[in-house]
Amino acid sequence: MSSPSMSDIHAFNGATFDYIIIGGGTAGLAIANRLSENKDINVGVLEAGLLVENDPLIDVPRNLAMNNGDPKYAWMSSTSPQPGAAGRSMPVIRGKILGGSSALNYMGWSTTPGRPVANNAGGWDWNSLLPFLTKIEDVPAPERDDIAVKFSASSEHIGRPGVSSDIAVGKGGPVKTSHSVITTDVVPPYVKAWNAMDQKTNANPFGGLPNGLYSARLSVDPQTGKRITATAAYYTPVSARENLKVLTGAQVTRIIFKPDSGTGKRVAVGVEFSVQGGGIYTASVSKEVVLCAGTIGTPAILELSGVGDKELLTKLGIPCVVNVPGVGQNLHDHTFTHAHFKAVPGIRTFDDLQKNPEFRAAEQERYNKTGQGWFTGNDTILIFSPLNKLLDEPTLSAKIQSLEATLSLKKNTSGLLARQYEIQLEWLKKGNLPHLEFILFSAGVVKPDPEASYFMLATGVQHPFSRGSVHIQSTDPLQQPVIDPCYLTEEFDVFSLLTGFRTIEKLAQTSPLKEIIAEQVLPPGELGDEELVQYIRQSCTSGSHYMGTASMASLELGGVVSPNLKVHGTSNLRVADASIISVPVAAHIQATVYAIGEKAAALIKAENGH
Ligand SMILES: Cc1cc2nc3c(=O)[nH]c(=O)nc-3n(C[C@H](O)[C@H](O)[C@H](O)COP(=O)(O)OP(=O)(O)OC[C@H]3O[C@@H](n4cnc5c(N)ncnc54)[C@H](O)[C@@H]3O)c2cc1C
Repeated sequence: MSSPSMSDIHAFNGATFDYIIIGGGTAGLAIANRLSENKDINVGVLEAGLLVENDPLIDVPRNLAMNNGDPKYAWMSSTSPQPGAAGRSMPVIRGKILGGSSALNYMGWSTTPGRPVANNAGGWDWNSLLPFLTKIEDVPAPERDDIAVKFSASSEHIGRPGVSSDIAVGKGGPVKTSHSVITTDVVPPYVKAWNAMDQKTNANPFGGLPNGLYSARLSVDPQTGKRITATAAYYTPVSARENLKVLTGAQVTRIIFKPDSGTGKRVAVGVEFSVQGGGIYTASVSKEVVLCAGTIGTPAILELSGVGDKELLTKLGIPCVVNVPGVGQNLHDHTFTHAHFKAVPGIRTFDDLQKNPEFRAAEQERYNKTGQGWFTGNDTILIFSPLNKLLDEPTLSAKIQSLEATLSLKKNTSGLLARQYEIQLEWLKKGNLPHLEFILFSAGVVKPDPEASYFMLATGVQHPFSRGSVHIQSTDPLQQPVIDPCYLTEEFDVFSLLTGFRTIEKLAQTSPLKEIIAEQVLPPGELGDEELVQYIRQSCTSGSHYMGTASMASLELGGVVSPNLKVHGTSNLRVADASIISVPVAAHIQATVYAIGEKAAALIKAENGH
């Protein structure tokens, strides 16, 4: 046991906590930290994964993705076969480790664009989240190393009128962030080609509108060069607290409720958990249970506990404790397609770390000694664009009209979905929010020639119309739920990716980027629309930004939690993680999830008077 707060089964089993947090991930650890600031409050955290420390597959930024398919760090889950993605069953990457997905993600740090994370729910608009977004982060010198600004002829503050970059940037928060100072040879021509295609450099991307080109920060400590996980930011610094207990390797199997005769609501009184797949144990709670098991884990625990769609629960033989039909519905994610390029000789990309052993050895030594250099590097140039910047007006209007017709024909559209479609259609028509994101990966994913350097250009739908679900398939809590994101089942999402791909093709023909491209290796050659759609379906990937399965909206509309994060029909069970985000967010979502955690802790403290 590495610190006083690391608990063992004997200390946890049968104990009573003021608060039990299920899931020691991105949001869960932020909440555990804030609630245990008051030493009179006992907080217990149950995490299915283990504490992994001093591990290069987590700490070293350039090792990104190397831990994604390893059960030491990840739940080894996958989707059900996806008809919209050529029938493929696709990996679902999510952390099973203390720190959750913050220990597996690509470290990109971009904040919520200026709109609510839920259907205009009170208290969850951009202005309300901003104090929490800035509370989380530490930004040493926001613009000093901004490579987007450095390589652009000019930059503009495109954010909300009146919001300066200083207001939207935090100082002294637990998550240290930094700009990647390493630039591959692809970055300068890439930035310039986008500028030439009229995507302006946005010098204020954190000011509520990320449109244009900008350099995201990374959740990487600029001094040590190490990734900052939720564990590093929120747990390690307070691990000596006596009133904080963390049990790892403990998978929660059920929340235990009793009826509250006064309100008719259900009261959470404890949780059951299984340790390393072994026996079932229990812990009790006197104040609240906070469910932070992520977009896949949270609905599964709710259903196992009898909170969900009564019909589904009855079929599985689970007594329905509270009928909340929206549990597990409304799953959405950013879906990406990619084009792969071979660079002309002499262009240095991250492939050089693989193909040049001397360079690798020198950089490894530099990183080990100083925490600087190519092992801290990552691609951070992002472009967020509304569709009306990429398409002519008649084409877009005709597509939106046919989308509207399709959506209104849908017979089974629930209240929540109908409301979201209304909101998303409004965004499309107004054309001021980003619909597509473009990302550069300066390393080969497809590398036919081991001596050459490659790069990949990706585009992803930010406000998809496709919606899926996560539901348990049996009463066995250790069996993975059925994860069905229904990728690309709405034709408009396919059209969006097609538009993004055609934009990438234009970019690749634009100077100075075109001068560094030797050839497009995948898909090979020019494809007609039909063939390209086939390619997109066969090769699209998840953005690993799963959201929405415990959406914030009223029960009547099909939501799961209210704006104070309480699960409908319960008096002391809250959800605080990515699952509450009801409408897709056009951003990489870790900062938003941390902010949800911070805001949840503030709400809980305020309501309970501590
Ligand atoms: C590969 C990848 C790349 C990404 N890249 C980026 C990026 O570059 N930038 C960005 O902003 N975002 C990125 N994201 C997204 C972001 O990291 C996640 O959306 C965010 O971390 C989710 O936080 P969470 O608190 O909702 O869930 P998590 O952090 O996943 O936490 C959930 C925790 O609950 C635990 N748990 C689940 N079920 C149980 C149970 N029954 N009992 C006990 N514990 C349980 C899990 O083990 C986990 O630790 C990426 C995600 C992935 C997976």
